[in-house]
Amino acid sequence: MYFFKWIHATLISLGFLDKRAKVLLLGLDNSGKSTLLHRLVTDELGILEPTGHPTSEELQIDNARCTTFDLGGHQQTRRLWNDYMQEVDGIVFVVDAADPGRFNEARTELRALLTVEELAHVTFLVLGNKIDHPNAVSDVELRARLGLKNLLRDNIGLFMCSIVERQGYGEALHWLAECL
Ligand SMILES: Nc1nc2c(ncn2[C@@H]2O[C@H](COP(=O)(O)OP(=O)(O)OP(=O)(O)O)[C@@H](O)[C@H]2O)c(=O)[nH]1
Ligand SMILES: [Mg+2]
Repeated sequence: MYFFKWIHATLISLGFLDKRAKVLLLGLDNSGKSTLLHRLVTDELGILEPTGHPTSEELQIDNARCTTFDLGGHQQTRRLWNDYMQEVDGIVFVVDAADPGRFNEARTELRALLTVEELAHVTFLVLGNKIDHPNAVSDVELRARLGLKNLLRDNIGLFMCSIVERQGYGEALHWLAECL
């Protein structure tokens, strides 16, 4: 059994087989989670309603076949996040970088996720979205405001992006796929 697992892992690492991964899209309401998923699936910029019920899509990111769950970010829907914490491989935590008034709330939610036992070894991709917006802060400021500067954890990466302008998230997702 161990031998077959080893062969399987070797074939994945050589790029002959796809990895399978479960990825959660989390973050406050209005941060851009559904816009990102819609962009990745259809390449279009949809006009989307706030997400009330979780949705799921299959995404191929490099050699990772990801089952991706878009969980709504509204306060009432956030409690559903707990139902999805089992066997997660990656978290994409989207932050509206142009809404400093909500950085504390985002920081609290991110901190809470970082203390979830099941997620201790899970890669976190934090996306500072909406850099096309004039109010968007820099990556240095966002890192500080989210309390990521002194975090003793190496499986967390912050990337800035604009889903509307198709900037930044491609590189970020390559990084995530590499880590999965
Ligand atoms: N300026 C700008 N607006 C964006 C960007 N990405 C998303 N938005 C806008 O942000 C708003 C919220 O986007 P959604 O994708 O619905 O946000 P969400 O995180 O899914 O929100 P919930 O479903 O409520 O949790 C929409 O009006 C989007 O058009 C971006 O890169 N730049
Ligand atoms: Mg949504």
